[in-house]
Order: sequence, then C-alpha cells, then structure tokens
Amino acid sequence: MAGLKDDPVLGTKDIIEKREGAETKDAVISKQREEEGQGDGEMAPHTGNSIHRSGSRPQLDLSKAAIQGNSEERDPTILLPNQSDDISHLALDIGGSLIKLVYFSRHEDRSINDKRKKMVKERLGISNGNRRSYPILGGRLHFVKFETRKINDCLDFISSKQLHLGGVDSHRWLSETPANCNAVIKATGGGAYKFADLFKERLGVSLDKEDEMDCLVAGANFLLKAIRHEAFTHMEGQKEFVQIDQNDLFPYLLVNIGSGVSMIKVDGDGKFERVSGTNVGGGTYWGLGRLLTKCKSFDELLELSQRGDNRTIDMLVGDIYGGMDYSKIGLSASTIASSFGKAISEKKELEDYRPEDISLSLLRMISYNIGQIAYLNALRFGLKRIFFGGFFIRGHAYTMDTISFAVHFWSKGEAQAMFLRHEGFLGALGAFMSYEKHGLDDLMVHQLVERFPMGAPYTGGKIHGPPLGDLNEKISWMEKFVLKGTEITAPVPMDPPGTTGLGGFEVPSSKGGTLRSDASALNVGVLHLVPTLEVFPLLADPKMYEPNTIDLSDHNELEYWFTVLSGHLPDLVDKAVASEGGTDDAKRRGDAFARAFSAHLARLMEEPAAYGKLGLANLLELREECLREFHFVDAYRSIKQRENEASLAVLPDLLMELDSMTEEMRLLTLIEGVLAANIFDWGSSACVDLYHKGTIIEIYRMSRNKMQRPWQVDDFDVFKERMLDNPHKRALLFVDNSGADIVLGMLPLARELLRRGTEVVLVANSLPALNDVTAMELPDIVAEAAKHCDVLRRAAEAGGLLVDAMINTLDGSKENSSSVPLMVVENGCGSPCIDLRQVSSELAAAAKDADLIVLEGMGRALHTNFNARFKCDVLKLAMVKNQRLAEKLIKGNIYDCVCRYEPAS
Ligand SMILES: CC(C)(COP(=O)(O)O)[C@@H](O)C(=O)NCCC(=O)O
Ligand SMILES: [Mn+2]
Repeated sequence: MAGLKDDPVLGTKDIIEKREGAETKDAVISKQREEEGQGDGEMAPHTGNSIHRSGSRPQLDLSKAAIQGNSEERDPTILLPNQSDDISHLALDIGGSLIKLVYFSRHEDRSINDKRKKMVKERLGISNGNRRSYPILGGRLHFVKFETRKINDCLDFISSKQLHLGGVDSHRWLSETPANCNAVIKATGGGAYKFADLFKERLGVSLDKEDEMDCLVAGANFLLKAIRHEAFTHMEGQKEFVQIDQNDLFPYLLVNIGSGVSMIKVDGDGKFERVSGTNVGGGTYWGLGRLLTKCKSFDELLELSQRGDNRTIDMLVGDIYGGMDYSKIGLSASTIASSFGKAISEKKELEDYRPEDISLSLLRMISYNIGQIAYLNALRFGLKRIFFGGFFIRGHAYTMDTISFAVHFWSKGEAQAMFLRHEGFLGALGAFMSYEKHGLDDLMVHQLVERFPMGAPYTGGKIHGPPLGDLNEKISWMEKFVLKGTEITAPVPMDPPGTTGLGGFEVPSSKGGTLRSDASALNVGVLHLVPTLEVFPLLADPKMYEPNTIDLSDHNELEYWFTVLSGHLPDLVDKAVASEGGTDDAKRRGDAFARAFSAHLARLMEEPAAYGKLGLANLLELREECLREFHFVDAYRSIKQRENEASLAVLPDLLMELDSMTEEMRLLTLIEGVLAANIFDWGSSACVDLYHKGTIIEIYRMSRNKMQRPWQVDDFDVFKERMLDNPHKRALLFVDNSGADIVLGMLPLARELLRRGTEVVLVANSLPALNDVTAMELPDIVAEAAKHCDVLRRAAEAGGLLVDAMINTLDGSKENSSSVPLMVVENGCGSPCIDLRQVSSELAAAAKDADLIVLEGMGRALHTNFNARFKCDVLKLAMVKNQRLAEKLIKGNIYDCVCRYEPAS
C-alpha cells in the first residue's frame, strides 16, 4: 500500500470510534466462542435455510407432498402426487462388455417461492405462466457403468435406487400408486435383446429397444450441443477443448469404437448414414490381446501397454532402410512399416516377447488403422471433423494420440480427430433422449452445470464409491479412502497418462506406470439440469466470453493455487464444523470434506483438464460444492452475522458524513469506501491474518486511511464525469462480501445512485460461498439499513423489499413510494466468482433495462470478468488481496486497488 492519507470523511473516524466499543466486545466474545468451538444458538445449524437455487429452478407443485419412508432421515424421498411433468429417468445401453446407465434424479429440487421472488417477478415483469416452456424440471443426469458379466450388480443398483419405477408409461415415481408390472425402460445395445427376460424377471420391467445407431447419433448430437467442454483434441499428450458452434456442427463423422467400429456421417438431428466401419476394433484388441498375453481384463491389457515398447516387435521404416528415414515419401525411420513385422524375421516364440510390448503393438496397430480408415471416410465425404467415441478409448492418452496422429498424418493436418468426454455413454444417452416429452433435447449449454461429487463414478460392477447421495456411506467411504490410498477408484489421483509424442512412435513415457481402469468414467460428472439458467444478456460477445482470468492449464499457476487452497483447508474445516454446532457428526463430515476436496485437488494437479477446461473460478466453486456435498450449508454464517451487526451500527454516522460533502467528494469517498471495505474477505489468507490484529471497525478504518490515489488501476475521473453528467437508468450492483463490504461499501453507493434517480438492483449469490452475502440475507440487511435512511427505505419499499420488515421509519410516513426502486435478485450461483454464461432468469430479466454494471470484489471483477466486455457501462471495483495476483494482473502489490471503468462497447 502506498503512503498514508487522511480519512476523507472528516470526523467519521471519531464517530466510528465512539460506537465501536459495544461492537468490539460482542465481536471478541463471539470470536472467542467460535475459536473454542462452543456452538451457541447462533452457531447451531440453521434448519430453515435449506440450500436451493430457487430462482434457477422452475416451480414444483408441492400440494399433497408426502414423505416416503423414514421421515427421520436427513433427505427422505418426497412424493409429489400432483406434480404433472413427465419424468423418464433411466435408460440403458447394454453392450458386449459394459452396461451403461443414464438416469435422471431431481431430489434436490426444493424451490421456495418466497415473497422477495414474487416481488422481483412482478417488478421485472417475469411471467409465471410459462411452465410448459420448461417441460423438464431441474434435476440431475447421472452416468454409471457396470461390466456386463456382472449384470446382477447392475440390477441390484437399479433396484436399490428404484430407478425402474419411473418408466415412460406411468407417473408412478411421482405418485403414491404402487409399482405395476408395465414399467418400460428404454434400452439399446445387443443386451437389450439378450437380457430382456432377466430384467422382466428381476425388476418386472420391459425393455423398450431403441436402434443403436439412432441412439449413438442422438447422444453425440446432444453432448456436442449441450456440453461446453465435451469435445477435445489430444495431440502429443496435450488435451485441448474445442468450442463447438451449435450452428456449425453438421456434417461430421462419428466413429464409435466398441467391439467393432461404426463410422457414421451425421448431417443433422436424426439425419445420418452409416457409411463405413471395420471389424478390427476394441474386441479385436481385447480378443487377440487376451490370447497373446493371458491378460484377464481389457483394462489390464491396456495397463500393460503403458509399459510396452513396440519397437521390439513392430517392423519400422528404419529397420528396412538401415536406420534411415524414407524422407522422399515423408516417413521417418521410426514409422511403423509393418505391425508385428519383426516377428517374421526373428526366431522367437510368443514367450520370448514381453506381454507389455505385444499389448502396445496391438493397440497401436488397431488405433492407427481406425484413425486411417476414419480419415479416408472423412475425405470421401468432404468432412473436416471426426469425433471418436466408444469405450475402447477410455480416456487413454496413448490411444488418442495414435488416432490423432493417423488423422493428422494422412490429412496433412487438414482434418482433426476429436474425442468426447462422455465417449462411452453416447448410446445410453441417446436411449434416454428417445423418451418423449422430457424436453431434454431443448436444453442448451447454459442450462447444464456439471459437478463432480465424490462417488459419482461406478465402474466394473463393483461400487467404487459410496451409493450416490447417501451421505453416511459417503463419509465412511472417504474414511476408508485414506487407508487404501489410491487403490480406491474415485476422483483420486492417477498417474499421468503415458503418451508417445507426435506419431506415437516413441514408447510410452515410463512415468505412466499404471492406468486407472476407470479413467474415462472419472472424467464424467453429474449433469445438473437447470432449465432456467440464461446467458447474461449484457455480454458484448457471449461466444467469445471466457469467465476465467487465470488459466490453470499453466502448471505453475495450478501448483500455486493448489498450495493456497490446500493451506486454507484446516481453517475452513474448523469454521465449517463450528457452523454446524461442532458436533461429532459435523467433525466427521468436516474430515470427509477435507479428504474429498484434497482428492479433487490432487486429481486436478495430475490432470488439470480431467473435469473440463479448468480455471481458478472452477476450483473455487468446486470447494463450495464439496462443502455442500457434505452438508455444510453456510460455514461463515456466524462471521457474516457478526460483521453485519458491527457495520450496521456505524452506518448512520457514515451516511451523515457523506451527506455533508460536495457531490464530487462524496462520489470519490463512496468508491474509496467500496474498495476499502472489500478487505473483509475470509477467502484470502493475508486478510484473515489481519483480522487477528483488530476489530472489524479498526480494520475498516485502517483500510480507509490507507487509500491513496491514483489506485493501481484508476479510471475514477472518467466514471465520475459520466456519473455526474447523466444518471443511469438502472444499475446492477454485483455485491460481494457481508459486513462492512455490503453495509459500509456497496449500500451507500446504491443509495447515491438511487438519490440520483437510478434504479438499483443488488445482485447477490443464490447460495453461500465464503463470507459472501446471499440474496436471501440481503432484504434483512437492507431493512436494517433503511431504519436509518429515508432514501433506502423508500427505494426498498418501492422495490418490494420491505414487505415484511417491521421497520421504524425516520419520519413515520409511508406515502412516498414514488421513489426509484431498490431490488435484490439472486445471480444463480454459489461461488465467489461468476460465470456470466449461466445466470438466474431473474438476473437476466433485471439486466434488460440496465445501463450500468458494477462488479465488485476479487472473485467477480478480477478472477472472473476482468477481461469481459459488456453492452453497457461497467465499473469493476476490487481490492487485490493476494500478492501474486496483484503482480500478475495489475503489476502492483497486495492491497492495491482496481477501479476500472469501461463505457458501453
Ligand atoms: C476467494 C476470493 C476470490 C474472494 O475474494 P472477494 O471476491 O471476496 O474479493 C479471494 O479471497 C481469493 O482469491 N483468495 C485466495 C487467495 C489467497 O488466500 O490469497
Ligand atoms: Mn467474497
């Protein structure tokens, strides 16, 4: 921080000091209690405040809702007999070696239609009568697989989760009618015929068979349109996600590598032709491999290849040309001239070759051949893009590199091989899509959020993780996780996949010692369907928008943030456990959370693109999601309450001081106030260290005192000109932290805007994240503040915020509601950052008339959106509370400030 400067608010300091005594004592006591882990009333779990993304979800018909089974359970199933939407929620692809399941669940959808939401809807003109435009409800799409030979495990799984009770021909899943025998499940793959009787016998359900090709194409089309980071290239070990333009998807070649290989030219939804195929596929690799190596499973064979050297068995160009390249036709000495060709000239028997080398040679032979045939077919039909799917690939770096090389080599770089993250689930997903009326096919990229909970992947017929959603089992499993280390297959670290480099002609790198058998499953999360999410309408160019400022594909960055977040863990766990009353149950959950989050971090360190393209925002959100997964509703609740109270106590004096200033001075003081108060950030370790050194108000005052212009990024003068020149019509204030940040920073700024005739919409998180204020908490804070301020009171009344609040107005008058409104909308997320491609419908509606955006805080204005361009004026305000970020982003130091103003573009 640059040198000291006098507090611009003359006298405010003294007044704050006077009031602060009372606050300080309470704060200290409360802090002590918290540190000692003494849960009091304030710290006890907040039962009425269940997690929900209410604004992001369509409404449910809750009438006659009843709990099914044991109502003592933490999350009992709730039956909604009057809910009329059609839900089809299980589809299968039963292949020769694997059964793939896709199923839909919606148990977490607990929309609450609170008063604030009603008012916001009224004010923003959001209609309620459009339910049919969202034919599906919010929910989740799960991906699970089993080995076909362990079909009984699969049937047990379906039965235990009652997945077979929601078939197309009934609404039984939603009603209290007992299961009948007419349930129908969509299924594809040969096993849909082979095992039809078994399904009938064991589960009483009929399998409705869907054509395999139809399903593959429907699945691929859905994924390519709906999942942002679905397709990627893989060259020389580098994975790169490809942004597919929905309007420029067709035509493409889909190569599905199962036991055999199908090549399908896809021209549109339901428009395709199987143009070629080859009988040399995954079955060939596995069959020949088993005979030649005595391996017991496909994965074992694949794992062997990781340690192989195919040069001992393949005949290379160099073997023929005396170690030279055949450069005239572009073949390097290391090019395979003939797979297994060396075996003809050497007097060796099968036993003389290493199984590892045989496996690698076989894998390369088949992958290369498939890549080449695929390319020739793409050439035949003039197709530039080739997508490869099917469980043969299994996320195996070496296989992908070999296929990519073949396509690249033969097309002279003109065509590109792309792979799909959900490679093995195309058929099952397609079968799921074949249910009518679920509306899934209408979903767009921005309506799907992918999450990676612990225990998501089930593979191989064994349950490699706890049953989904069962918290207790999940925790026990996390406890075992430590005992068994990486043996447990879940999102845990795996060795870096071996790769071969361009051409795949080198041997796999030795560091890839083991291949995790479920590598590909681990790259598939649970898809949360949130039909009401929208793209923020004020983004200047949504297609070019990239929320993350820091790209974690840079390994140094990843390592740094990994260390930072690991360092935060012990303290976070303490806070989370205390927030739930410090009970034994909370401690156990806290421990499980720490293990789970550490496992995610370790996994991402090894393979940063494992969960899709990784930015810092994703990592910060993953932490919050992981807390929620272990039922920590709001780890910072008591801290937030304490800081709100302390700040509200000094607000009236701050407002009085502000009112005594000239317009220009006031504006500067307000912006300084926002920046100074942004120091209250429990996500920054530097700041948390500071909090031990003083009370909230002392730190706030110190931060104010140290403000000195010019800030490291300082567009204040341009902003001031614009502000004073002509008031904005509507401002969206993306607020950040609780306490001083909102109360002494953003609310006074909102008040100024309101006073100048600008409508103000406070945009806050839908779910808690660190000490960020949420949309649920804001109305009460505003109501408290409004007790001391007429401007806020009138605006809050006009915005419908004070409908319930029993506030003592300053003048007792109620008649003046002609004021411009102050509203609160939720942003649709539960993270310290914001991805503006996926915001709540109420925020999207509020944005329509807005001509000013204020993004506040590191998470929303720096980690994300620092480079974002908008259709309207934008002010990005933040204090940088991390030294490395300050150096990197603004060539400054920790506690430097950013006031970046960008007029409409
Ligand atoms: C999590 C945060 C983005 C929150 O910052 P805010 O948006 O509240 O200003 C920030 O505190 C952060 O980047 N913390 C991690 C780095 C650190 O401990 O320095
Ligand atoms: Mn914050």
